[in-house]
Amino acid sequence: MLSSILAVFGVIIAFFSAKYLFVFYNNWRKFKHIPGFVSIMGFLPIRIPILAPLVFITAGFIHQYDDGPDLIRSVSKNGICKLTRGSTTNIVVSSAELIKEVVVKNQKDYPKPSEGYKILELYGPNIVSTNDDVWKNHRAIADPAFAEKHFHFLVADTVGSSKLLFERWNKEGLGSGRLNTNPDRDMTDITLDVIGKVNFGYDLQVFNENRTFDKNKHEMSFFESLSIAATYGLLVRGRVPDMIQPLFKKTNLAVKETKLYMQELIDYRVEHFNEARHDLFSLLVDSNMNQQDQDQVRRRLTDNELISDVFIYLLAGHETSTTTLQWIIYELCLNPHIQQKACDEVDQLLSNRDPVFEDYEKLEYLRAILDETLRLHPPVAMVPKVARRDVTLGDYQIPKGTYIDIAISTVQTSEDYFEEPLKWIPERWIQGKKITTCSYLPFSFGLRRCIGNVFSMVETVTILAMILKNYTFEFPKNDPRMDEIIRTGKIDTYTLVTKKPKYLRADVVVRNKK
Ligand code: HEM
Repeated sequence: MLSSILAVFGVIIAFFSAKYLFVFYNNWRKFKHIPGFVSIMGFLPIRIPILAPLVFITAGFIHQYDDGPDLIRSVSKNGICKLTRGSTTNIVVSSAELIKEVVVKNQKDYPKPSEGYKILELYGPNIVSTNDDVWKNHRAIADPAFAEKHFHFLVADTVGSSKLLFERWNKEGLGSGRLNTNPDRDMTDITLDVIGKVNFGYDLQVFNENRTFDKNKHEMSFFESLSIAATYGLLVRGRVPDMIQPLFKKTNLAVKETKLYMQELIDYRVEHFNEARHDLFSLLVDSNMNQQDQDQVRRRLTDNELISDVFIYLLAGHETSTTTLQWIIYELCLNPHIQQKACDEVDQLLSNRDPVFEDYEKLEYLRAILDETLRLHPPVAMVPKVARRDVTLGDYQIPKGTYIDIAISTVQTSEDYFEEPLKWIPERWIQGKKITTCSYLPFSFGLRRCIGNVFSMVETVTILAMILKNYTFEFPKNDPRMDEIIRTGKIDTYTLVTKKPKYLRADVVVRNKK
């Protein structure tokens, strides 16, 4: 009896193994003319140390490895290589010329692979997850909300949130000396505070531990519900089978509550249409109300679509800016002479006043620090596309349906476009220096470029100016983990959404201005 069960089991395993090998063989055969990596296993979520780089994992991961760009360059020919794993092959594009072809010149042939973005549809299809006419409608309604004329308010809110951070530091004992801080916590909180005010026109009370809310209407604060919805909410709704989802009671409640809060904001805006408000959500509702339904494609967005878009602005805008600020702090600690130059620029321009929007253009050195950080530590290391039809890329024929990785971190650290590409040198961005189109694209390029590009740069430069006006950052003394980082000049990283420093601590030191 046992032997029959084992035999049946053996036949089943043999059948599926043969099927898998057949699928793998077909996949390999289609792309065998392209140089790159081949791995029979395509499903392991981790990297195997000794076998790497022979055994590759899911394609996205290679772009996040510290040595990923070098590995890609080592096998690429004229800016192209492949990652064949199991049943799929990704084509990795890493030369500025070919990237331009995909994201600008022939962008219609390379839409986003929508199924990969399903996880971001917690509240339904949105500006990030859709393609073609549906996306165009979302974008047309969003564009006016991101117009530069609204950024005065962004700067004012960012100044306010910076002051709340300084209050926290003082409460924690900064006084007129120094304080050991965790930039991950602080930068996450300040950008969340900003996005709450700028996105929703709502004070999320990030820096207030006793958050209040209307208990007649809600079961948790907006801050709590958003924090859960934007993390566990996405995972549970996007990855857990429908049948099991009801078990995640608190997560489900948070998803529901977040939507309720957002619906209230829409209702309020529609009722008070004439009230001057400048948060993204209100601007989006205004832009939507001004949109005339012309046909099936150009029409007003539904409340659900608006909610889904604004939730995406929160996700896309918050995590990326937080990560960028952490890398800036790390680089400033490593390069005190650059930090000093940045402080000098801030002192000269601002003296004792707070920054306003017009200062953004004038803070050239701070912008150079930001540009250089986005080059060496791009929060989005790779942008995925898919070939809509059979295409020719460089010297190669690529079949319809193939995934194309735009290797941002690789092109941005290539000697073909940047001198000493692995060094952090803000000076390379100072006026007059030119870069090749698509050799630098932290916000992507073409029609699908980031809509929050200027928004995030204005926000980051303002936070930086506010901090450096008052404080500098230094590596802490007597922290063995940081000592090792200072000694080697290398910091471990980890990636959940963006690639962040794994363990970063910095002392905030009150500036002693003469
Ligand atoms: C340092 C900060 C940021 C970086 C590096 C960044 C990077 C990017 C990149 C690379 C894309 C293209 C993604 C793709 O095609 O899959 C993108 C798209 C997008 N980003 Fe950002 N982003 C940042 C900040 C922001 C902010 C502050 C917002 C909103 C407040 C935002 C909203 C969006 C949206 C809505 C899209 C989709 C645009 C479309 O497809 O039409 N991002 N971003």
